[in-house]
Amino acid sequence: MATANKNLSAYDKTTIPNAKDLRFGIVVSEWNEAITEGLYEGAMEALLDCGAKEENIIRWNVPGSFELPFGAKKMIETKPVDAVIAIGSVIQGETKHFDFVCSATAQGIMDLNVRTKVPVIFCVLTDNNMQQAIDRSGGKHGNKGAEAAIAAIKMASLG
Ligand SMILES: Nc1c(NC[C@H](O)[C@H](O)[C@H](O)CO)[nH]c(=O)[nH]c1=O
Ligand SMILES: CC(=O)[C@@H](O)COP(=O)(O)O
Repeated sequence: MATANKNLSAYDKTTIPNAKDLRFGIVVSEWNEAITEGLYEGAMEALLDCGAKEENIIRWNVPGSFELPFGAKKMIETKPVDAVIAIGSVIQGETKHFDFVCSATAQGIMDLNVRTKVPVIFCVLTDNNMQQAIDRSGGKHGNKGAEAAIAAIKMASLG
């Protein structure tokens, strides 16, 4: 199902564990800052709405999405977090650089999920243009940050 057919901010709280005892890390890419800040706000709003405490949420910034895997790894190694949300916005430019950044970031985050005991949520928009990014970070398709927050709560509560 394409995002166009699903609002990214929609969730049913009755199906989500209470996050009051969970600790979250959020690593935020500084590239396309207007978009990543919107994703961060969406994630925070959903985490708090589902019971998370602000004092249990740690935020770090990294330069770009390519650095998200390292930032998430370092956070897992040094901070007592139950889940990490990796936030980025990659927008197609004139060259193939977009392809390399997207695939490396996705693979790096997947590797962390396989190799560590802490779930890392892929909250990285990979858009053809700025309007698509706007639409998915609080615009007409909702906010992928909210979607990522719900995924983080569910994954941290597994088992
Ligand atoms: N063009 C975008 C980038 N590029 C930067 C890389 O992520 C990386 O920081 C750099 O190559 C140094 O290692 N990053 C994004 O997050 N979004 C983009 O659109
Ligand atoms: C995703 C990118 O790295 C891209 O925005 C950079 O732009 P360009 O491909 O025009 O160098």
